[in-house]
Parts: sequence; structure tokens; C-alpha cells
Amino acid sequence: SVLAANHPDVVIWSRNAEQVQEINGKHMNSRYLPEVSLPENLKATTEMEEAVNGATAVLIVAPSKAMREVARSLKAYWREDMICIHATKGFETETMKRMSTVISEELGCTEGDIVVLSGPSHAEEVVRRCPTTVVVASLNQKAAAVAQDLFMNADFRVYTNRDMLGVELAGALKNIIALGAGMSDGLGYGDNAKAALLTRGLAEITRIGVEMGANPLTFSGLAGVGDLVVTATSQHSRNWRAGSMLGKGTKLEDVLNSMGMVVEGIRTTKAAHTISEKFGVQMPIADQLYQVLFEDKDPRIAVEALMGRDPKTEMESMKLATWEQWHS
Ligand SMILES: NC(=O)C1=CN([C@@H]2O[C@H](COP(=O)(O)OP(=O)(O)OC[C@H]3O[C@@H](n4cnc5c(N)ncnc54)[C@H](O)[C@@H]3O)[C@@H](O)[C@H]2O)C=CC1
Ligand SMILES: O=C(CO)COP(=O)(O)O
Repeated sequence: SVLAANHPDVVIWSRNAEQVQEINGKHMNSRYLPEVSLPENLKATTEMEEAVNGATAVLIVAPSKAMREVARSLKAYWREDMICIHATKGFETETMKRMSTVISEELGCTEGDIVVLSGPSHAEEVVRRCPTTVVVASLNQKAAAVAQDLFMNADFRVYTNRDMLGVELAGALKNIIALGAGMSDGLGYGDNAKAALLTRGLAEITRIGVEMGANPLTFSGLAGVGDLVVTATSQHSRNWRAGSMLGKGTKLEDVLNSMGMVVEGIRTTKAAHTISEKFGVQMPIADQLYQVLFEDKDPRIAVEALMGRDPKTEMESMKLATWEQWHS
């Protein structure tokens, strides 16, 4: 929708013929964005070749689970002069690979040429042209600048960032904390608890991000704090909603059946469990969430475990230069 506002020729690929027909015929996508009119120049097709042929840039936003399959299908139509942007927030859980790695492996390009688009941007608001800001990150600054130019308009402000790793990690990992925030709300634990979860959750995802090579400041930016706030508080957030249902006692399977849309934080919690062990970094909130999701732990007991951890100084676990270090 944003791209179609900026450019005359935008084609969306879907495997679903009914949705393609509805987008082309009625300029609507009623299953995902009810009561919204899409731009009339936005065309849809079930043929990937038709969507990609002659394109300047390709934007992939498949759920993380489907990313390898979609990128593999794209390979046949891929040209080296195209720009590949992705906006997917998750990992390939079988390999713990980031999405840019998965895409570059399938397309046979370097990971540094992929552009990651992330930030607080619920589709429901973007499509209504509510003011939204995002970040595009790439090791290839030229590609990032092209992506910035492609998306930027009066309602959609785009920043660039060189820290692709940090943007990708922050965008994926914040979903774990948003699930936790939803769970806290579902348990009726109030605003203090949610603020604590967001703050300590940010410390936790920054800590692992830095250990993996990210710039800590990226986690204070749009892909970090920005997206964490929106995903943990918005009525549109699937992660928050799923967490809230879990907090109210609904079983995970029933939560997923009722959502009908991807809840990336669930797979990402599994990925974080493996990554935190691999890097030897404690992720207490993700760890408790893992036990609630996959080991049937009562969420109240999980909160007790978090509240009962050993006393700590606030900065000791941040893996950043602390005030004490700066002043020593
Ligand atoms: N919805 C939002 O506001 C935002 C979503 N994202 C990210 O975008 C990604 C996708 O999310 P949504 O579109 O919201 O999910 P969704 O669940 O609403 O829609 C996913 C779409 O992908 C299609 N799909 C699933 N598997 C496929 C496959 N193997 N091949 C082709 N198509 C397939 C589905 O049919 C559906 O149309 C996620 O990583 C999410 O975190 C990022 C920013 C905002
Ligand atoms: O990342 C998102 C908004 O920026 C989407 O979050 P949800 O998947 O929780 O809806």
C-alpha cells in the first residue's frame, strides 16, 4: 500500500487465488484488512514471475517459517540488479539463522546486499496512512538509500541504519517481550509489571544482541524500543493478544487456532532458548516464557521465579559500559 502510493507499478504475489481476485476486482483484502480500500494501482497475481519480472525491488514479508520456501521460489526470477528488502521478524528455528541469511543463501547473493525493514508499523494503521516511522538497514548503504527512497512519503518516514544485524535481532526478539507483556496483562498484573517487563526485557534482548555483534544503540531505536512499545501495547498486536489469552489461562493450541495469523514470538521464544545457551547469555524472561509455552508452567509461577531471582545491580547484566566503568 505504501509502495503503491509512491509508485505506479506495484504487484503483490499471493498463493491464494481468491485474495488475488478480491485485490484486483474490489481493491480489498477482507480477511486481513477488513473495511480498508487498497490503492487501485496495486495489482495482485498468483504468478511469482509476473510479480517479479522487470521489478526494481522485491519486498518479502512471508512469515519466518515460510521464508526459505518463498525465497527459493523467487530464485528463478531473481536478477542481481534487483534490491531485496524483507520485513519479516523471526528466525529460522531449525537453524537459528536470521532471515537475511536464509534469503541470501537461497538467492545466492551476499547477506550484506539484503535490506531489512523494521520498526513500529502495524499494517492496520499503515494502510490507513497513520503517521508511521521505520528503519531500513543494510551493510550496502546504496541499497538502504534506495529502499529509503522507495518507501518514504508524508505518512511513512524511513530512517537508515548500518547495523543490519541489530535491526534484525531487535525486530525478532522484541516479540518475546511483547508476548510476556500480554501475559502480564492477561494475569491482571497492571502497569507497573508491564513497565518492568518492557524495561528488563529490553535489557535482556540488548544483552544477547550485543553478544551476537549488534550495536546496543540500535535497541534504543525504532527497531528496538519503538517496536517493543507498539507490540507490547497495541490493540493490533498478535503477540500481545496471544500473551494476554495465555495469561487468562487459554491453552497455547487454542490461542493459535483462534488467531488465524502468525504469532512470531512463539517460535522466537524457542529460538532464543537455544541462542542464549549457545552464547552463554542469561535471558530470564525468555527462559520463563519458554517454560510457560513449551513445558506447561503456570504463568503465575513464572512471574514468581522472575521476581525471586538473586538481587542484582541494574547495570551489571547489561554488557554495556556502565556508569561505574565510565567514571573509574
Ligand atoms: N502485520 C503487521 O503489522 C506486521 C508484520 N510483520 C511481520 O511480517 C511477517 C508476516 O506477518 P503478517 O503478514 O502479519 O502475517 P499473517 O499471518 O497476517 O499473513 C501471512 C501471509 O503469508 C502467507 N503465507 C504463509 N505461508 C506461506 C507460504 N509458504 N508461501 C506463500 N505465502 C505464505 C499467508 O497465506 C498470509 O497471506 C511476520 O514476520 C511479522 O512479524 C512486520 C511488521 C508489521
Ligand atoms: O511487528 C509488528 C509491528 O511493528 C507486528 O507485531 P504483531 O505480530 O505482534 O502484530
